Amino acid sequence: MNLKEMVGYKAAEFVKDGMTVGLGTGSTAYYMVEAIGKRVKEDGLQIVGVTTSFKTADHARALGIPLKDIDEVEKIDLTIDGADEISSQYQGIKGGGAAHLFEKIVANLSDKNIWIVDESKLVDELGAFPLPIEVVHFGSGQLFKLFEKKGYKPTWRNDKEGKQLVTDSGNLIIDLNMGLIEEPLKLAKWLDSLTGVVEHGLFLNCVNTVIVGTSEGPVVEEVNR
Ligand SMILES: O=C(CO)[C@H](O)[C@H](O)COP(=O)(O)O
Repeated sequence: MNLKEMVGYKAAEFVKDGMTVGLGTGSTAYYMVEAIGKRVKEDGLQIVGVTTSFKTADHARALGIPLKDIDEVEKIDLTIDGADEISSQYQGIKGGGAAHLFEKIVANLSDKNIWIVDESKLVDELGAFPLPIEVVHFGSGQLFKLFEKKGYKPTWRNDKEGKQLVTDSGNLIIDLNMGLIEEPLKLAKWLDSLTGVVEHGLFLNCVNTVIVGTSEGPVVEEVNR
């Protein structure tokens, strides 16, 4: 069992009958969806899933996990998702899979958020991983120039075929290669203020539990908030 599979299956144990569960996106979340699908099929687990991308929705549907649209639920009990970086202060960067807009909407509606990562994702401070910024098409070149002027070394995100990536919402992604992010809250506030930025990948004061995959097994870390 690889580390992603290990934490995906461990996280699925936190899901209980009757829950509305946010289903994250990415290669680690994939295993969590698979594990929940098995529990639905083999143990009759009764849950409703709310997905964070078209890809996860396709996967969950194929496994027979009952799904609801986000606007059909009152709240989400628990969301399980991956992350690209988690700092020692439990702040995160997400969006490596270009799904951070839906992921943040689902996370914000959730009573509890669990992140599942292998230990390579743990860092002292955020910034080695490029920070994804989802932007609308119109004027996105102007935002790109602004980020350049700021010294944030922006790059356009491409898909696997080398074409400009278009998100599930029809937007574009600019990745900021800015290095160490000393003040994530300040940066998030500035990014939130930019017209044309739909959402950024800084997930601050969001996670409640981190499950880390290590060679010794999964380590569950509870975050005091
Ligand atoms: O934020 C995400 C998608 O937008 C993912 O959760 C994040 O990129 C981690 O993915 P992986 O588990 O494949 O490393």
